[in-house]
Amino acid sequence: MPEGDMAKPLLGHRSMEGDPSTMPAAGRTIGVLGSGDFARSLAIRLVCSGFKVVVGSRNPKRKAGLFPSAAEVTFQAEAVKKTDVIFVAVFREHYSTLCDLADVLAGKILVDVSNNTEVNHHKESNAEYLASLFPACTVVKGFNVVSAWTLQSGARDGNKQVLICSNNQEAKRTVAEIAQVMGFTPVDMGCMSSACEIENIPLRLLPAWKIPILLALGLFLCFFTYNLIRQVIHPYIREQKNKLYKIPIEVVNTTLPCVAYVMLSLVYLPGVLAACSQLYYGTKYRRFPDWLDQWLQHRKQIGLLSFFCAALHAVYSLCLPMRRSHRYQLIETAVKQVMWKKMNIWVEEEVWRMEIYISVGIIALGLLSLLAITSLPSIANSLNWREFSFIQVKLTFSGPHTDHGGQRLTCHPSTSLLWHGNCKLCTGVKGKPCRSTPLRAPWSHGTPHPGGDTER
Ligand SMILES: NC(=O)C1=CN([C@@H]2O[C@H](COP(=O)(O)OP(=O)(O)OC[C@H]3O[C@@H](n4cnc5c(N)ncnc54)[C@H](OP(=O)(O)O)[C@@H]3O)[C@@H](O)[C@H]2O)C=CC1
Ligand SMILES: [Fe+3]
Repeated sequence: MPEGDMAKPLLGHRSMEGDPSTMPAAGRTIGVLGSGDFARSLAIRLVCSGFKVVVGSRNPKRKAGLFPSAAEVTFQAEAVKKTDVIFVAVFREHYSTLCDLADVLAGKILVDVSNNTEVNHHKESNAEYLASLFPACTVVKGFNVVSAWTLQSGARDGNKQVLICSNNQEAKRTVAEIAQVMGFTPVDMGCMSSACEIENIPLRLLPAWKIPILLALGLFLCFFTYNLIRQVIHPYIREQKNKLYKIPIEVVNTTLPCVAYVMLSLVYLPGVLAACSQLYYGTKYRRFPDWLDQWLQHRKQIGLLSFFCAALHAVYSLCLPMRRSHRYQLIETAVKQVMWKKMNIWVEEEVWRMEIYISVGIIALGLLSLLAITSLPSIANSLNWREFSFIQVKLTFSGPHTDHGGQRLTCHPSTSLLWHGNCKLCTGVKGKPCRSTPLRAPWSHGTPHPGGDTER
């Protein structure tokens, strides 16, 4: 999406805390076509927000009992006549059945709330399809990213953002005002061509995490196989010893830190590569190759997965003495000691090695936790840039800090984890975005820009 079309709050900085009744949208009559789950939740929310609601159903008598008494439930044509803004809470497949209403709908605003079952299911978006069926109406896409549940329980739970797009600015503003009175944050997604993108959002599953998770699983599999061969298969082949019992805990436990180390190094490596590339080309104004850019943008997820593996390793390690096999081994050692008539098996060097080994492990996990916690947007936002850089860079790794200006630069590529929300290191100004790639809306590729203000 061109930068000009970038998502932006629709109603500027107007406070949402104010009395809804003082807002121009409140008090007006809103129509809802359909009487399903979404229509019901929408009607409840609209009534609670001070709107008059008229529901259009094919069978109003049967459906009236499902709606709050303040909402009027009537036939579709009747409902449409009473209002200028109509939410079409009907599936795309049934849009054509509304064509009989074309005359009464003419000149009105239709809000398309529909979703699809697959990404890019149809050639044109549902909203564009609705607009083609009703050329005399103004269609606005919106509210599809909030579930019926979120609507009913209010904007306190779930996502507060409502993404809106339309070719008509005035209609978009009207719907945005309604969303705001309902307690949501309307976000302008530009013109109708963005509808397809908005419709795909609810269907995406952790897009920013896909590559890091696959990477972690791949590494886990490799190290697990290696450790399995070393700890189970090799002793069996060499000494015919059955060590299968080691698989669920010991093999997994030795695998986890290997994955954590490699993942952690993969957080730092792209920064070093980016710095090398800048040195090699002698300019900071050259765009990084796509693979490196993608890698840089996934550092936060890779870092958090590394922390997850390290935390699991700590838990597994704490549970090692709980195992029955461990108790048997202890008793076996004690018996052997008695049989050998050995009073003291204390080996000073071994003792020290283990004490230091565990202590360093605990400190490493502590530092990693600190990095992970400060990378969370809510915590990162509470730190000033100096505190943030102290924790994220000085405590871990100090690399060259690249300068930047324009869109071609990666912010401080080599300064480590930078699992940051807003790029404080670059500008020193909290919340001011720096850009490594043209700033895209968070949903455009699923990965918030590492230094952008689009982080969610
Ligand atoms: N449920 C959710 O959480 C969300 C739903 N949506 C969207 O909202 C829309 C409605 O979803 P939802 O309420 O869950 O669906 P439901 O199946 O619960 O309701 C659909 C409604 O469409 C009406 N309708 C109108 N014409 C027809 C027809 N020809 N055949 C069948 N039904 C018709 C029916 O009302 P009547 O019989 O009174 O005419 C029916 O109650 C969909 O487009 C969906 O993608 C979007 C976000 C979340
Ligand atoms: Fe360890």
